[in-house]
Amino acid sequence: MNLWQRYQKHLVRYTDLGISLDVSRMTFPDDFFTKMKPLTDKAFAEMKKLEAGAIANPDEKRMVGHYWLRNFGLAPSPELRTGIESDIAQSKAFADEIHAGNIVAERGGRFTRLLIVGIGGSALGPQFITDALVNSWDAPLKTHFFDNTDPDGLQRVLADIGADLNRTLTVVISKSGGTPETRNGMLEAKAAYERAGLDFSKHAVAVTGTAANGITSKLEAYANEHKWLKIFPMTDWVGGRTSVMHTVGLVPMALQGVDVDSLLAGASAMDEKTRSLPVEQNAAMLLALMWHHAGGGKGAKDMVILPYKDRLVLLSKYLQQLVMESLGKELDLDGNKVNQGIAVYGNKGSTDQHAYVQQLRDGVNNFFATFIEVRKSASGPQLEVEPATTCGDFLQGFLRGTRKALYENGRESVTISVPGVNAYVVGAIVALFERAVGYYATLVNINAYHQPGVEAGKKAAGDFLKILTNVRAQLVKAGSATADEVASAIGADAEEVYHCLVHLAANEAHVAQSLGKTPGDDRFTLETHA
Ligand SMILES: O=P(O)(O)OC[C@H]1O[C@H](O)[C@H](O)[C@@H](O)[C@@H]1O
Repeated sequence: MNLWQRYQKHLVRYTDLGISLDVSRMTFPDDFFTKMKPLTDKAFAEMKKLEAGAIANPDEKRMVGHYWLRNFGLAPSPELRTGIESDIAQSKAFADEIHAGNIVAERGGRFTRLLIVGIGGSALGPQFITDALVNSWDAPLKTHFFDNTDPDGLQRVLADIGADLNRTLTVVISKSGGTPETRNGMLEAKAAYERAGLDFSKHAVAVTGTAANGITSKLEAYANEHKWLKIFPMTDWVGGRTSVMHTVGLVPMALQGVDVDSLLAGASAMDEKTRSLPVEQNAAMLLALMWHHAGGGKGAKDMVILPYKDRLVLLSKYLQQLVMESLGKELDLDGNKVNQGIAVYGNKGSTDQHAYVQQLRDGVNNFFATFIEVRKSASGPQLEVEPATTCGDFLQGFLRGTRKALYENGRESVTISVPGVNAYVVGAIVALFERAVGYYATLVNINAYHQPGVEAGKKAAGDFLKILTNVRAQLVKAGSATADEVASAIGADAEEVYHCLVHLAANEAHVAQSLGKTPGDDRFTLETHA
């Protein structure tokens, strides 16, 4: 079979959605689908149970309901259906009130800016949507993000907002309501409002797990106590990385004037296709199978996401969390140590052709590419940069050229084609990858819906902060010391103590570090010590 025939054989075309998936440049054998049939049957069956409300996240004993968010009729109880409907209606109604100037900033005047505080699943979705769908020049609110506890990063954002802080609505998003970075961002925002003589509560909205939904959230308690403008609920059956169509994404989208209904419709339409169509016509199952084929079901190859469209540059970051937090697991569902996962990275074409595509073409063959092709180059007339050739023609040429050049050198790729970048298409793309992740998890027998590994880093960070407090106290007591001296005085690991001392010297004006031959010889002195 020549490539043209292979292309036509393996192309999935959803003509009503305008979206297609081409897996012809993946070199899977002819009997691959037959061999995988027991597993794909199982994946369909597990997905059916999940969508019907089974406890699909076994160790956290939770249902997994993100598919219901765009088709609430599927939710397994009338209460859940009403809740989803009400979240959508309330997000839109609140945005309408803000846009109409019925809810105004403390000193009067319509809100003109939006500061979103969140991290991980509580930031990546809104960030991706904002970059893909919102044009700052015509959005009702200009959007900013606090997505870290980096004080320099926070200051840059605050400087950008500047004197407009008095017209800025801050939305703090955290499902657990206890994520330190988000708490810190909230406190920094609050302090900034106070420095400007403003009452933070009159500019603040929370999106968080609620007691009514069985989640104990410090953020909910705080927002209630301080009478914030509004609290939008999150449920326990939507995971952070699949929450972009929950209140996490709905509230920012509605505030930014994104067509929420269209985005949900796009996701629902993709769900319909990928829920019921047989393997050969099922884009989500095909993607999962291609991931399995590429990495031998062990994640041996990385997924390189290459959207040829600036607006989709954050897709790889968004998918990085969706795929890696879902699939990167130590144990399988039977408790065997499997260390699963697929590494995801990417940026955008054709920009990357001037950066890492050199390695993709010629270097270590440890990846497969996922091209995202946007058929309509731009709205409006385009300049001819060469006779009868536009920038858009160049972009398309680079995409097709790279796909070909990679294939000719034995590097596999899939290509997802969409008509343009709009809310409907973005909803469909998110839904496609969400279901592919769900199917793949069954193919490799893991729980895609928990994230036990994230806790280890959080705990170690907490330990560091405790040691830092002890180190500071010991230095005050001693006046001058080496890492070993402080470590033996407080009973801590010398290297950890050393990093604490270096941090203090870099950040606290009265702590000086004098360099010795080795870090162990460095001496730290409290300059104000008598
Ligand atoms: O929404 P939050 O509870 O603040 O959680 C924010 C993020 O942090 C955690 O560490 C999880 O690994 C993510 O899945 C989650 O999206």
